[in-house]
Parts: sequence; structure tokens; C-alpha cells
Amino acid sequence: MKNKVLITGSNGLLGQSLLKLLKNDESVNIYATGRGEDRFLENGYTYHDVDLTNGDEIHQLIADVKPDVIIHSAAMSRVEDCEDYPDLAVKVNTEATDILSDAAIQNNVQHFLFISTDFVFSGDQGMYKEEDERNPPNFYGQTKLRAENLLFDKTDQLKISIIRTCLVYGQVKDMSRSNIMLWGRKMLSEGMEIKVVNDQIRTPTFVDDLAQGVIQCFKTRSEGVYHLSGAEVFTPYKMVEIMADEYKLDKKLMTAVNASTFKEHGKRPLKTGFIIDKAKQGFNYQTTTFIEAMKKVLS
Ligand SMILES: NC(=O)C1=CN([C@@H]2O[C@H](COP(=O)(O)OP(=O)(O)OC[C@H]3O[C@@H](n4cnc5c(N)ncnc54)[C@H](OP(=O)(O)O)[C@@H]3O)[C@@H](O)[C@H]2O)C=CC1
Ligand SMILES: Cc1cn([C@H]2C[C@H](O)[C@@H](COP(=O)(O)OP(=O)(O)O[C@H]3O[C@@H](C)C(=O)[C@@H](O)[C@H]3O)O2)c(=O)[nH]c1=O
Repeated sequence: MKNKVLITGSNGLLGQSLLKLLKNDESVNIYATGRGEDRFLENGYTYHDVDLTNGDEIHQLIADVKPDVIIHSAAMSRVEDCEDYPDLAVKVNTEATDILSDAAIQNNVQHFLFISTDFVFSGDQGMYKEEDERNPPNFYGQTKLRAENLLFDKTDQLKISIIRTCLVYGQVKDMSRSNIMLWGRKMLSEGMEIKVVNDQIRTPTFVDDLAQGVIQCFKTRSEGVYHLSGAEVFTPYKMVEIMADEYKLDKKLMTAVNASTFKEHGKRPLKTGFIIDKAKQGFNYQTTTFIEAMKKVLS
């Protein structure tokens, strides 16, 4: 009997990468759910239009599909939006996770995977392990931390994996938000001057590595908290600089800035980045080098 896997946020960067990797996987039946029309628009899965701010729609979806596995990737993922619309951020990032996991318990879902973020950490120390103390510097991180905590209280009723990731980059169709590699290439290619932070420390994550890791996590039924990111440490400035060198773009258009000279709406943790050994040992999580991933994304 094939496992039924439901993916929320299927129109998003991670959601579409998961569909790309799973749509031809003979061992599973894929159910995708997003807000409004399907934007991946390929075969190999069943799509449901569900607004996750509507609890009744969530319960109806899970009762209809009765998935064995839920990969909960949907979120209000713009830090700025979460600052400006905190009530909506709580509804989407925290309350929908609560309702979805309750519906999972009521419908005997076997495994619930929640995608969380490095922004649950303060950014004071960097290179975080799964068990490090969380202290989010912005409201987006708060909503994700609250979602993590409500899931921790349900581990006696539901097999739960919390997968945190960091500065994800990639290319999918009709993206709801851009990412640093696409943004940097677009701006420099158009001859636009850009200010790029050189004091944020990250382990940027190639979206296809993340998606593959999520798949390996549910196929090995690995539960608990896992950090899945790239293995290399960069500042955003270095990422864009490497890209500019590779594509012979004009680096004179780049100005290095930092938290004191570049005001972002919603405080970013300065030093994050992940230790990924637990995922590597737990389910053979593997990473692509930044330069190779960049070439795939921008090819
Ligand atoms: N991108 C990154 O750098 C990082 C992402 N993460 C987390 O990973 C997950 C995936 O991120 P990513 O793919 O980049 O994010 P995206 O913003 O690309 O995808 C999120 C998806 O959630 C959907 N969504 C938002 N609100 C609702 C709603 N009310 N009902 C139904 N669907 C909704 C969005 O729909 P629509 O397309 O219509 O807007 C979107 O397709 C998220 O949980 C995010 O917090 C964690 C760390 C880093
Ligand atoms: C727009 C802009 C971004 N940047 C940098 C800041 C940041 O490190 C990187 C990406 O900027 P963004 O504002 O898109 O991303 P940001 O909101 O910082 O990224 C976060 O997204 C959410 C979903 C997460 O969960 C986090 O892990 C993280 O990836 O690019 C500049 O340096 N200059 C700019 O003009």
C-alpha cells in the first residue's frame, strides 16, 4: 500500500522542489495543497486549494485525504510581513500548525514534519545545534518558536519531526518570494547598485538539498529536531560576490553594509548557521557545494 503524503505550501520554493522530487516516486501518492490555484502545474499529484487560516478547511482536507505523512511547509515567510501583520502571522504560522497537527492526530496521521527556521535563535553565537537555546529576534521567529513548542506538547500523540533550515535559495515557477541568488543576479545584470550585508553569518541552503533531506527524514521515519542547511558558512555579501565573479557581473555595483548601516524591517539574527551532523548521521542528509548549487539555480 503506497503512503499518502500531503505537502502544504506546495506553491512555494520548498513545496515545488518537493513536488519535483516526489511526483515520479512510485512509493508514494502525493497530495499538494496551497492557497488559490496550483502554480506548479505538472502531473503526478492531486492538488487542493485550501486557505490555512480557515480551520474548517484544514479539518475537511485531512478528513478527505487521510494522509499518512504531512509535510507542513506553508508559512507567512516574509519577515517584514510578520512584523506588519502580526495577527495574520500568528494565524498562519502558529495557529494553523496547531489545527493541522490536531487534525493529524484525529485522523491517525503517521508522521508530521514541520519546517522551521534559524530565526528562532538570537544570532548571538552562530553555528547552532538542535538543542541550543532559542530566543527569536523578530516576530516571524516568535511565531515559529510558538509552533515548535505546541508540537513538542503533542509528541506523545503524533510522530513529529521539526526541520529547521536557513537562507534557502533556488528557482521554481511563479515564485511568491525571491531569494538572494535570484535577486543579486537580477539587480547586477540590470546594472543596479545594491547594498549587501556582510555581517550576517549563514549556512545557505540549496532548496533541492533541503527537499531531499525532508524526503529522507520521512522515509526513515526519523523523529525529533533536525538542522538541514548547507555545509558552508557565508555572508550574503560573499554569496553575491561569488555569483558576480562566476557570471562576470560588475562588483563595483555592490556596497557592503551591516546592521548599523542597513536597516531591515524586522531584526535579523546576526550569526546563525547550523551544525548538520545529526541529520547527516540520522538519515544520510547530503549537501551540494554552494558553487555547484548556484550554477544549477542560475543556469
Ligand atoms: N526561504 C527561506 O530562506 C527559509 C524558509 N523557511 C521555512 O520553510 C518553509 C518553506 O519556505 P519557502 O518555500 O521559502 O516559503 P514560500 O513563501 O516560498 O512558501 C510558503 C507557501 O506557504 C503558502 N501560504 C502562506 N499563507 C498561506 C495560507 N494562509 N494558506 C495556504 N498557504 C499559505 C504561500 O502561498 P502563496 O504562494 O500563495 O503566497 C507559499 O506558497 C516555510 O515554513 C518557511 O518559514 C525556514 C528557513 C529559511
Ligand atoms: C533585500 C536585501 C537582502 N539582503 C540580504 C539580507 C539577507 O541575509 C538575504 C536575504 O534577504 P531576505 O530579506 O530575502 O531574507 P531574510 O528574511 O533575511 O531571510 C530569511 O527568510 C526567512 C523565511 C527565514 O526563515 C530565514 O532563514 C532567512 O532565510 O539578503 C541584502 O544584503 N541586501 C538587500 O537589499
